[in-house]
Amino acid sequence: LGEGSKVEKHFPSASLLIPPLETALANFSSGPEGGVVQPLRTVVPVEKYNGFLGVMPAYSAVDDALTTKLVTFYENMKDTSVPSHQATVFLFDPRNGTLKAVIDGTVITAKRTAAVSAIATKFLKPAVADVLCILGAGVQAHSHYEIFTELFSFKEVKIWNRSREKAETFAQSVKGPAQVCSSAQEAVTGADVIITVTMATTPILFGSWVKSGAHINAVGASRPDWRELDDDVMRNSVLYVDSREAALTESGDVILSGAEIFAELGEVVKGTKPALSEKTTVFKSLGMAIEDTVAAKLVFDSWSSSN
Ligand SMILES: NC(=O)C1=CN([C@@H]2O[C@H](COP(=O)(O)OP(=O)(O)OC[C@H]3O[C@@H](n4cnc5c(N)ncnc54)[C@H](OP(=O)(O)O)[C@@H]3O)[C@@H](O)[C@H]2O)C=CC1
Repeated sequence: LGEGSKVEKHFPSASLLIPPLETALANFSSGPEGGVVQPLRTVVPVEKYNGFLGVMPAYSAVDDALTTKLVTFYENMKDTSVPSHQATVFLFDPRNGTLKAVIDGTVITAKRTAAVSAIATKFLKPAVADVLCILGAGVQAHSHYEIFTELFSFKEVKIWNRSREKAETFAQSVKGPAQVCSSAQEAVTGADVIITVTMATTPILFGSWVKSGAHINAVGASRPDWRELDDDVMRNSVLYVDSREAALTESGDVILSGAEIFAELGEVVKGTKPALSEKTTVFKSLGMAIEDTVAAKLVFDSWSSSN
């Protein structure tokens, strides 16, 4: 399963992926009795080339699945054919430690991240959510567009990207609605759900633009000194995260704004913390190894049953 096209072929539909992902999020937020073992990822900066190598291991007792993902992300890939994020997932037999599969992790990373944002949105979006805004037009923008237009009924989708040309290519490539905006402010104005999926290191989303009661999925800015959201958004929204520990270690938006974390998404899924969907909400996603474990196992099971 070393090729993205094979993973694409065996990747589960949203209806097959979301229930086990929700279970994994809930189990992660249940502490040791949840049966999820997931240490904080190790990140090795490669300063000379503006790159990073991340190592993301996890075990899920419920899924009986053991994986580690190796992921690299490089900032300056804009004018090359090399994707900014490249990943491989290693799936082990948890009974004896034998390596069972090496799986392309790029498709898994793109799709599982979007699926988790969709879960957050299901709980946290306002009752009426007609307008979706996506800031960014890369790999994650595509995977988010795909699942969000499949699962929700947005009447309008507004896209902004740093380079307008790429936003236009994006709008032409998708099957549903997509309106390219000239500025991030124009795209955000009036949006009920906002997704930030950029490699920005300074804020691109400002609180003064955001409609009261909107829900924001903040997916980029995965380093402690990187930002996508300004202090105004962070401090005046109810803040949900995938992992408190990761958010307080890795997220510049959380650390530098000093915003208080209200809950982990898994606590909302379990019902131990409320989804305050009538308020303006932010889901700060950093991505968790357990999400890769769940997705990789489903891909492997589908591939095994067809071979
Ligand atoms: N939370 C999670 O689980 C995960 C998060 N991510 C994060 O999501 C983000 C997007 O990843 P991905 O789609 O794979 O990356 P891509 O390289 O495919 O796309 C990057 C996007 O960011 C834009 N961009 C780059 N630099 C800036 C900047 N300084 N200001 C504004 N926009 C900028 C690019 O615009 P342009 O076209 O002009 O270059 C492009 O739209 C990254 O931050 C990544 O780390 C990724 C995987 C998992």
